[in-house]
Amino acid sequence: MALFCSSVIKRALVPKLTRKLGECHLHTCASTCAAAPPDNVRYSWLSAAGGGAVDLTKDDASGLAVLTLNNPERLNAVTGHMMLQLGDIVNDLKEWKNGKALIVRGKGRSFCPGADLNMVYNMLDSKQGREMCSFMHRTLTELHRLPLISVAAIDGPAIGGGAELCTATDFRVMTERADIKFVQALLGIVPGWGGGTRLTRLVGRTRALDLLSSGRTIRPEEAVEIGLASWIIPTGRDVVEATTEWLQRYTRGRTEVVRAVKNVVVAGTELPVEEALAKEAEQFVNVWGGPAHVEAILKSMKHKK
Ligand SMILES: CCCC(=O)SCCNC(=O)CCNC(=O)[C@H](O)C(C)(C)COP(=O)(O)OP(=O)(O)OC[C@H]1O[C@@H](n2cnc3c(N)ncnc32)[C@H](O)[C@@H]1OP(=O)(O)O
Repeated sequence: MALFCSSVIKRALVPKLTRKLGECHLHTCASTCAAAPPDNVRYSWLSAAGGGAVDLTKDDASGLAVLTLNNPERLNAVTGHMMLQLGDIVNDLKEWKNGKALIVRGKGRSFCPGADLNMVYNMLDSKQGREMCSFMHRTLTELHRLPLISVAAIDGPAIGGGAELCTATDFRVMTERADIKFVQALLGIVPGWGGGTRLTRLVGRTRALDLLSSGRTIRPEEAVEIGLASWIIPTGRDVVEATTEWLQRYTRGRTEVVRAVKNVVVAGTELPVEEALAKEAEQFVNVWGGPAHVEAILKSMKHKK
């Protein structure tokens, strides 16, 4: 694997690493990282790590939004500035009542090779590590919970934090040139953006341990086989167009029904059973007798093959 480390970065990194070796910050980090920060915390120091952008287009008519990681010179590595933008975009999508679906993609030949290493090597301080981890935890957890059917369209490498990001959507579709690698352990860390937890739930304990401990490459065929990805995009297709078409099997219904289904699944996976059942009942009542329900009854819809 081209585990990347340019000479510039090595020069910046070595003195910092040497300084860090005598210090143990693992315990404070491990005991506090899991706690999400309060909603209003934005960690303004992240904005100093500039470059790149996260773009969002929303189409009210179709209910489809496309989120693009736009930092192609660094293969869409996520800078601090992009983390803050991603947080704002997730907040915006939470309020988008016409939304049904979200495609997350990277610009150009890559999905995302994780955090911007130029930034990472300048923030080996445990406080900053904890804050970055908390911010991304919260943002990706909220992305995962959005009442939209979300899919990561992976066309190139999804590495480190990029692999974690792609577990924050409901589905993953991949082109033949895509791969996913959880390289964190090879870098002396573990997933910190919630991707370890999500991966374990997606593929099970043994497979997650294999993938997270080895940092090995997951090719599209294997990703489909283990249930990590749902579809391989045929070569030559436009990725967003093909993914939009693929998504239609889930989004052709009315907005309120698509969103209610997602809410039921989020509750079913994240809440204790009694609360999940109550949430399901609430969603049922919301759509019962609604336009989609009445229309289906009037059509005497049958469900033969
Ligand atoms: C805190 C959360 C945990 C993390 O996410 S830590 C980050 C983990 N990610 C990595 O270690 C991935 C490092 N990158 C690589 O292994 C390779 O670049 C990769 C993705 C396999 C692609 O290899 P190639 O196709 O050969 O392309 P390349 O290496 O020449 O890269 C093209 C330009 O992109 C840059 N780049 C790639 N990954 C980056 C990153 N994470 N942060 C900052 N810059 C990054 C790379 O430096 C190069 O830029 P330049 O042309 O040298 O100016």
